[in-house]
Amino acid sequence: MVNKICCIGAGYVGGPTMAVIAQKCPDIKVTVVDINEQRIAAWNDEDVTKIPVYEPGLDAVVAEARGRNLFFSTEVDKAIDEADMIFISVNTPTKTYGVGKGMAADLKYIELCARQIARVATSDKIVVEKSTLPVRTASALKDILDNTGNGVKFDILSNPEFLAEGTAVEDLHSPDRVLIGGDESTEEGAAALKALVDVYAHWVPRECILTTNVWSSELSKLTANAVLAQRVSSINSLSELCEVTEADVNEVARAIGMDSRIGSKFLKASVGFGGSCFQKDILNLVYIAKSYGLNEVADYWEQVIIMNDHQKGRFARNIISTLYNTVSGKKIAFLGWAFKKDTNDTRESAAIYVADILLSEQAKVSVYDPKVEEYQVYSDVDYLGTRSSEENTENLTVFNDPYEACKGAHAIAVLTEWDEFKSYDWQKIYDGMLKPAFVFDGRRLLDEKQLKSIGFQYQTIGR
Ligand SMILES: NC(=O)c1ccc[n+]([C@@H]2O[C@H](COP(=O)([O-])OP(=O)(O)OC[C@H]3O[C@@H](n4cnc5c(N)ncnc54)[C@H](O)[C@@H]3O)[C@@H](O)[C@H]2O)c1
Ligand SMILES: O=c1ccn([C@@H]2O[C@H](COP(=O)(O)OP(=O)(O)O[C@H]3O[C@H](CO)[C@@H](O)[C@H](O)[C@H]3O)[C@@H](O)[C@H]2O)c(=O)[nH]1
Repeated sequence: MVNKICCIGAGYVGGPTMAVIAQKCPDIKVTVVDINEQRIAAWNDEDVTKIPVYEPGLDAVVAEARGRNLFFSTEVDKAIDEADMIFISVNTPTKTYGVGKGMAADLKYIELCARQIARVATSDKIVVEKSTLPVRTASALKDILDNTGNGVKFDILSNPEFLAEGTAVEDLHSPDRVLIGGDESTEEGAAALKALVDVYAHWVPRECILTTNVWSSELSKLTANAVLAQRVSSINSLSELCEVTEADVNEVARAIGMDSRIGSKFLKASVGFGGSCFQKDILNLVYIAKSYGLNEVADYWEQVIIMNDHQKGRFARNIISTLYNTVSGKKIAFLGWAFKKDTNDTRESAAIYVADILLSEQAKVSVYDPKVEEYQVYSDVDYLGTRSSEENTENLTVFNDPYEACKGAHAIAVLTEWDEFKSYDWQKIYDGMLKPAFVFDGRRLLDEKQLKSIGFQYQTIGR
């Protein structure tokens, strides 16, 4: 039986996942550790609305469990040594250097964790891969743990996380399935697997807890993201065809989604998918396929990314061509910067790339997002390295008020599907804009009829 859990990494996955485990398993002490002191301090903020991850309902879960059996700490060694089960939930970004640059997952943070666990552990541990990892990473982990350890035994499990940001608490409370990969052929392996099944069985029905071998589990995570993203790229590719044929992509999506073999989810045409996972995980899948010499497999999945880049680019280029082929000096207001609604996460958000193209055309971009902080917007654009930080600061302005962001603008671009955008006073926004006043709706969010009757020139994706 597991009494103490340690989770290394207090990010978008480690934080919410462990908060829910602690909430549902009051008999287990859960300590989430991170080397980022600021992040841990924010998780410990007395004002629970200041926790570093914005997720609907998460503040209440943290408030319930924190200080009871949920703890956030920077004392990594202590938490590792105390625990019977250690989740590794650190970031695994795309490599930005060396072999596999721009494709492979950077596993340096994972390896550092493994070495730290090996160095510190004085009793047997179950080590759980919670991060998304290339298939066969468990064998590398085992090598490191077994060869540099203090003679203690390590059992490795794969337990990929399927939560989506914006609905993390809901997804964790009622997951479609929990996937656990382990080695049932040995007694210890089977016991480790059972120990983790028992943790989830506190609240997840047993039939939703799926066990497989480690490699299937690792590969299923990359596959799930690849298939989900493929659906978005598929519908986005058709949105372009709809625009030239008078078909409507929403109608097409509805018509095909009612076929129970296809299903209706993940068929919403958009300005392109973002988020920290889809692109990174598909690139990783492509890299793995290539490393086994499976070039056709690699090319097949790479096309999902190529299509997504095309979708972001053509949205930006359409703004430029519609605004009489020049946006130089023109104010373009962005509603939304996060990669989807109900999150403050901006990683790989389509907004960043659209802004970058417009800034290169000397537009003045103004941004309003209900949950994203000003420094984050600047840091996202600076990170691309297209131009100096000074130039970005000069031409990009972040507003706390949507009406101010839109005042004096030539055009508005909707980049995130935040609900509040729908209920704005669009007449007031129109009155404050230059005419003709354009709206480019990258999410098919707004009421076209209403906007057109006010006088807006309205364009959206896939119609
Ligand atoms: N974000 C999601 O929705 C999501 C969903 C499912 C799976 N995943 C996967 O989960 C993993 C984590 O993603 P995330 O979004 O939570 O990342 P994140 O960047 O939000 O959090 C990772 C945290 O790990 C910490 N960290 C890194 N190295 C450390 C070390 N050696 N010791 C202690 N702390 C360390 C970092 O400081 C950071 O706070 C990734 O592999 C990702 O692919 C993410
Ligand atoms: O029909 C759709 C569905 C999604 N998106 C976009 O796709 C991106 C990803 O959305 P979503 O999958 O809902 O959010 P993530 O938090 O990135 O979650 C994905 O990535 C996680 C990290 O691996 C997985 O755990 C989740 O299961 C998987 O859905 C966002 O930009 C969405 O706007 C669309 O454009 N159209």
